[in-house]
This record gives sequence, structure tokens and C-alpha cells, in this order.
Amino acid sequence: MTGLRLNVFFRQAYESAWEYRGILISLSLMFALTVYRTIIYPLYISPLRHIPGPPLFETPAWYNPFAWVTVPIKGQFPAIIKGEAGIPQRAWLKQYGGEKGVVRVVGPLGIERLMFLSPEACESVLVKEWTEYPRSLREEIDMYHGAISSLMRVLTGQIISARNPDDGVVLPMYEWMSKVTLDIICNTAFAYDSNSLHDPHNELADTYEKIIALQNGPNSAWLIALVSTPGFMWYMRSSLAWRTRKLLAMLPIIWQVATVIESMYKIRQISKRMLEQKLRESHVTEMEQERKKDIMSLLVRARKETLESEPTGYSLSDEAMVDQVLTFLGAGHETTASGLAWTLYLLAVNKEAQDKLRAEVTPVLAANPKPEYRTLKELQWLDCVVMESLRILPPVPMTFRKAGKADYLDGVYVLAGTILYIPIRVINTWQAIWGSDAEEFHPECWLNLPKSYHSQYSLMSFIVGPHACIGKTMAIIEMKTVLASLIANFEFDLAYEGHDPETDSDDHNETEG
Ligand code: HEM
Repeated sequence: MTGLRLNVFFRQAYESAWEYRGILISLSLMFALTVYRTIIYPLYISPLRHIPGPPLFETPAWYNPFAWVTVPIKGQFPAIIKGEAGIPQRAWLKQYGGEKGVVRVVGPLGIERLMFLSPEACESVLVKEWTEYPRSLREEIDMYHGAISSLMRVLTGQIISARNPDDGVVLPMYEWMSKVTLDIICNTAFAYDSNSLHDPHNELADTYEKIIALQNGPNSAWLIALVSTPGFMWYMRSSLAWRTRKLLAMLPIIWQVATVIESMYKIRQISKRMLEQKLRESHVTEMEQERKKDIMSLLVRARKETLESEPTGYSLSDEAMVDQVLTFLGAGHETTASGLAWTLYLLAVNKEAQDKLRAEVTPVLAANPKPEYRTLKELQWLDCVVMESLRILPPVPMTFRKAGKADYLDGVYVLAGTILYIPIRVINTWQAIWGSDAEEFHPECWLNLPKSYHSQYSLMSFIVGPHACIGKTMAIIEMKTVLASLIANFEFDLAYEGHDPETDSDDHNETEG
């Protein structure tokens, strides 16, 4: 009887397998391909497998069958997203980098990444041959003072309304820095008053706040993983994203993507409205309108002038102009805010450096509360503090390139398509360049730079080459202007003894998009 039942079972199984053979063959092929791509290729076939780096499988993982599934899928990604930005990479370079500082890391799905430290490699990738290493993803000081005065009024109001103003008040400085930098960039980009410092319901500020809350929220690691998924950015730019957003909003974790889609759509709509207004203003003759200096007005005027002189020539479309301004908004707002917040943190820990800065800026601001940039530029300690903060805690700790050709870098044959980390924070704090206390805050090192300092490749906070940050000058001026006013007017302490924001937040700034 049992033999007969088994026989029937196998016959039915065989018939079902035959009926669904197409699906079964596809699934088997996918399985085989996944095993090949995530285990066999990185461990036994890749020409990069001999380059030292953290092992894909730590010894105990070989004996854990569950790890055979999870490790190849995740690669070193858990260490990267759990760790503070740039720190796991620094540890790997120290442990495996050797003399030259070359390390291989296996990311999710067996995709390999290489890290190079030497100026020669950075020069090849970012400057000399930058077209061969494409990115895989993707002063106007007067304009600042309005926002800075508002910030001073708001913070003073918060302190006065505290129960014991003399004891100080605990304030979320990162949020306030984010508001002031948004108001500054909106003014600079569109001559638009976002007024986020005073009006928490401002449409643009509110929308940005939603995106920032996701970035800093508990599921931010998932969001980064989703953004890094091949094809994700294509999807986000397509109309499919807008059409499927309500469906996404219902799914766990993925709902964040729906929030990003809606926020991006709203920001784009607001920018379009502003462009329409600029286009209406551009018909008014120059005599009638004040010559505006915001980026969007400059673009509108440049396009009008190009079309007048060369009607058939190349000019930016409306859509491209909105894109340009949105890039500025995105790239220039959070970066400067986190640079400022980290500087305040470093000064709260290093009270001596803070007092020295106060002694330098107070008389200058007493003589003129809205100093010109030329005045601020001469303040030596202010410069040291800002540069040192950007060195040890760079707002963009890491970026990426993709090899567009196969070639040697630092003696390693790198295949086309390989992802290269540009380890900004690691280079900024590398002991061979900056000395044995490279990871500590020493503003005075800018008064006497080490002999090993290279003017282009030792501080990479804004990277170098044609894709380097075009807002670098503005960012440094903005940071100095806001910081000078804050330090001249307030004293900063940690919110509580032992406050360590590095472990409080899981801020991991991997920009791949
Ligand atoms: C402390 C503040 C800032 C830091 C640390 C910073 C850093 C960077 C870095 C590292 C990149 C290159 C990313 C890459 O190529 O992978 C970049 C690009 C860029 N930055 Fe900045 N930035 C800051 C502020 C600003 C400001 C204030 C603006 C605008 C006014 C700005 C505008 C841009 C633009 C337009 C790009 C190119 C974006 C693109 O091509 O997609 N940045 N920035």
C-alpha cells in the first residue's frame, strides 16, 4: 500500500513539475545565477579576489547554514550601515590596506567595491580621467543676514521663555541649522522666502522636513538600501513612481518611498510655480525691475539673452532650469546644516576652542552685526575651526564612482564596471597625512599644516575635479557667517554629560543616486 501511495505521489509531483516546467526552470536558473554571482564569483573567480579586504565569511559563518543565505545577499553592507559613516572603511583600510591603502569590499549581491587612498589614484579617478570614471548614480553674503537675524531672534526667544534662562535651555540645534540653511538656500536659489524659522507650516520647509525625518529615522538604513538598488533611481524619475505611490504607501518599510515620491513631486511643483513667476518678471524691462541675483533669475535672464542673440542656438528648457535649481536646493541645504551642527558639537566638547572663537568674533560683530565676507575671511581662528570640523566630520563622508574602462590603478587591474569608493572621511583623517592625532579635533593644525599635506588630495570634503562641489565657497562663507553670529551671542554645551551624537544617531551618509 505504502509503495503504491508513494508511486502516486511521485507521478503527481512529476506531472505538476512538467506542467510548471517553465517556471521551475526559470527559478532554478535564477537560483544558480544568484549562487554564482553572490558566492562563486566573488570568492573564486573575480580577478579582484586577491586584493585584501574584510572576509565575506567570518570563520564561524561557514558553519552556520543561515549565514550561507544572508551573508552573500548582504555582503559587508550591515557593517557599513550599522557603523558611523566612513568608520568601518577606515578600520578596513588600517587592517588590510597595506602600504598603498588599497582595499576590496564585497557589497550586497556580491558586487565588489574598491577603495584607494593615494593622491595618484584620486587624481586619475577624479581629475585627469574623470570622464572614464562617471558617477554611477547620481556669495551673496547679504542674502544670509536676514535668515541669520531671524535665527538669533528665535533662539533668544526660546531661552527667555525657559523656566530658568540662566541655566540655559536644551535645543535641537541640528533642526535649527536645517531651517536656517533652507531659508538661505531658498533665498539664494529663487529669492523665495521659505521662512521656515518662523513658519513651521511653510509648504517647502514642511516637505523637506518630511524627507529629512526619513533620512534620520529608524528605518533610514532600509531607505539607503532601496536607493542603492539597481534601477531604483530610474523608477523614481519615471511617471510609474507617481502612479504607484498609493500602492507603495500601504507596504511596510516601502511606504517611505511613497513619502519621498510625494515630497519630490511637491518640491518640483513649488519650483515650477516660482519659475513661472520669474518668467513673468523677465518680460518687465530691466529699468522697471530690480536686477535680481538669485540663481533662477540668473538662469532665466541668461536664457533670454542667449535666445535674443542666437535664436536657433542651445538653451535650457523650463524643465532643465527647474532641475538645476532643485539640484542646488538638494545639494546645498542638508550638507551645510550638518556641517554647522557638527561644528557646534565639536565646540561644545572643546570649550577652549569655543572661548577662543568667541574672543575673536565678538568684537567684530559688535562693530558690525552684519559683517562683510572680507572681514570674516580675515578671522584666523574661525577659519581653523570651520576647516577642522569639515575635516574630521565631513557632511558627505563617502561618495562613489564606477570604472568606465578597465585599467590599472595603483598597480591593481580594475575591471570596467567596478564600483570605487571615494573614502572622503578616511582620507581626511588618515594618520600618514595628518599625524598620529588625525582623528581628533585640533583647529590649530590649519596654522601649520603637516609636510605630508597635499593641497588637493588631503582634504576631500568637497572632493576634486569637474564634479567637485560647486557650492564650496558658498558653503564655507555660509558656515562662517552663521557660526560667527551664534558664537558671539550664545554659549554651547552638550545637552547632558557624556552626550555622544556619534552613537546616538545612525547617520550614514552614503550618497549613491
Ligand atoms: C558643507 C557643505 C557642503 C559639502 C560638504 C558639500 C560636498 C559636496 C560633495 C562631496 C560633492 C560631490 C559629490 C560627488 O561628486 O559624488 C558636492 C556636489 C555638489 N554640491 Fe556641495 N557640498 C556642500 C554645500 C553645497 C552648497 C551650499 C551648494 C549650493 C549652493 C552645493 C552644491 C553642490 C552641487 C550643485 C553639487 C553637484 C551635484 C550634482 O552634480 O549632482 N553644495 N558637494
